[in-house]
Amino acid sequence: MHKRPEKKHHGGLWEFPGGKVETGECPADALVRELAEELGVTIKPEDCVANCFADSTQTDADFPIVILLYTIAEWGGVPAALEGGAIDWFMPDEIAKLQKPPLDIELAGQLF
Ligand SMILES: Nc1nc2c([nH]c(=O)n2[C@@H]2O[C@H](COP(=O)(O)OP(=O)(O)OP(=O)(O)O)[C@@H](O)[C@H]2O)c(=O)[nH]1
Repeated sequence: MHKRPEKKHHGGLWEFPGGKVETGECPADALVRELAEELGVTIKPEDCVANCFADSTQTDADFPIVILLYTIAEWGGVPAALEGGAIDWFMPDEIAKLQKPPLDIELAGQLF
């Protein structure tokens, strides 16, 4: 999980690592790019397996947003918090107790 930098929107909350899809990208390519930028890990798009999604009609998000959650079993490199904040590994019961933004609460509930 990635702890968002304190001064950002949702600062200090723990989210599933990732980021926004850019124009012309498919979601798995965006995830590969974001995890390289944010965590410094190398991933193949075909190793990103779609798991579940959450959208802002289920929560009180500030603007319309949909988050697609992928599971990834194989990667290269050691994850590090390259863009600030922190990262750490947690067991499912620990993720349930972390302070998270609304859509990540929704995703964690579906994932485990
Ligand atoms: N993970 C997550 N992000 C949310 C939720 N609701 C919501 O408005 N957001 C916002 O959606 C945006 C996600 O973009 P991002 O993952 O690329 O985060 P970021 O702040 O690094 O983006 P940036 O490139 O604008 O600096 C953030 O501004 C985040 O606060 C939510 O429930 N979960």
